[in-house]
Amino acid sequence: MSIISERTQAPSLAVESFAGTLDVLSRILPARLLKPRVAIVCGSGLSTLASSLRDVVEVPYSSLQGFGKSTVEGHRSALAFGLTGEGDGIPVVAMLGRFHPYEGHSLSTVVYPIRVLARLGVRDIIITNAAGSLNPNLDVGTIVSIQDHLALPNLTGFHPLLGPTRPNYPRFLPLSTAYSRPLRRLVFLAAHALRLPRDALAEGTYAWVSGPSYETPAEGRFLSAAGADVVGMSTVPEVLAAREEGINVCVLSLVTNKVVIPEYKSVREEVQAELAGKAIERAPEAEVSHEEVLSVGKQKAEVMKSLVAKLIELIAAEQEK
Ligand SMILES: O=P(O)(O)O[C@@H]1C[C@H](O)[C@@H](CO)O1
Ligand code: HPA
Repeated sequence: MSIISERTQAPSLAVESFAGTLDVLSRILPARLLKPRVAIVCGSGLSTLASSLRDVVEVPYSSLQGFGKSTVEGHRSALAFGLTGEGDGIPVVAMLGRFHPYEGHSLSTVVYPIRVLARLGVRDIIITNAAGSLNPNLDVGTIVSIQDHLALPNLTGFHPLLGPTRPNYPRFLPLSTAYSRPLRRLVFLAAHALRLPRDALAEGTYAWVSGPSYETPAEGRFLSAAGADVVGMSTVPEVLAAREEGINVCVLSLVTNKVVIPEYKSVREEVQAELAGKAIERAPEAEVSHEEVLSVGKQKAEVMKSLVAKLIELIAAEQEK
């Protein structure tokens, strides 16, 4: 299906059967969980972010009209509703897995859960992802608070907000303040409260690529030269839908690998040296894998979890002001 036909079909309008989804949730959930104040989207290998919630009710995506199925390892197909924090607790909802366009999901399916969260009353969302580092200063294991994005698919016509003008939605969504500065401030305050080392948390720009291949070295150089610090295959469509719905957005990327950007060593010179009987210094070759991505997610699960839990506490305190 061409990009044009997908967008003009406007499947977003076809799947927006919110009433059915909300009806199922209102029948399953106790009243104290039905109005989550904060939402979390769990990235690859990060579904344990929801394990700090208590009184959890999990709702499988298969029971929710309009939801797809997460088919990528490290993603679960369920919403988890629960409480965090002291006392009565703060109601939170977590997407334990997300949908990526490369799985074959339409962009409208990818963002549908975000629109449902908005209708449940979510005002602030913490979107997480696993990402590759394009910036030599960002090592594996660093958490990056995203301040901006670079989305080549959006700039070239693959955009989740394409479609007919709808009442009560902005036709032209501004994105200069898409990544909430107040929430980004709270991220650093949360890290401070947890006494995380200074280099555990950085700020940067996320490049969205469609995947599912990882970047070639030339693509890595290109994205880096264009100003991106990390690269991944998700998040941006969710950010756009959340902003369109009026939700404040915070994005945390976990650096799971370095994007391989080797210095090219001439094979011709290598062969010439070999033929001349000279010692050869071979350039090391490296490849990234999803297993590596998941393994770093596992190693960093605890720190991500405590950062997100503290951030939710701070967000809830701000909401009460
Ligand atoms: O869902 P996220 O963005 O966390 O997952 C990343 C991007 C690809 O889906 C996958 C590649 O390893 O991890
Ligand atoms: N590139 C794109 N997406 C990713 C990467 C990467 O290197 N690592 C995790 N998700």
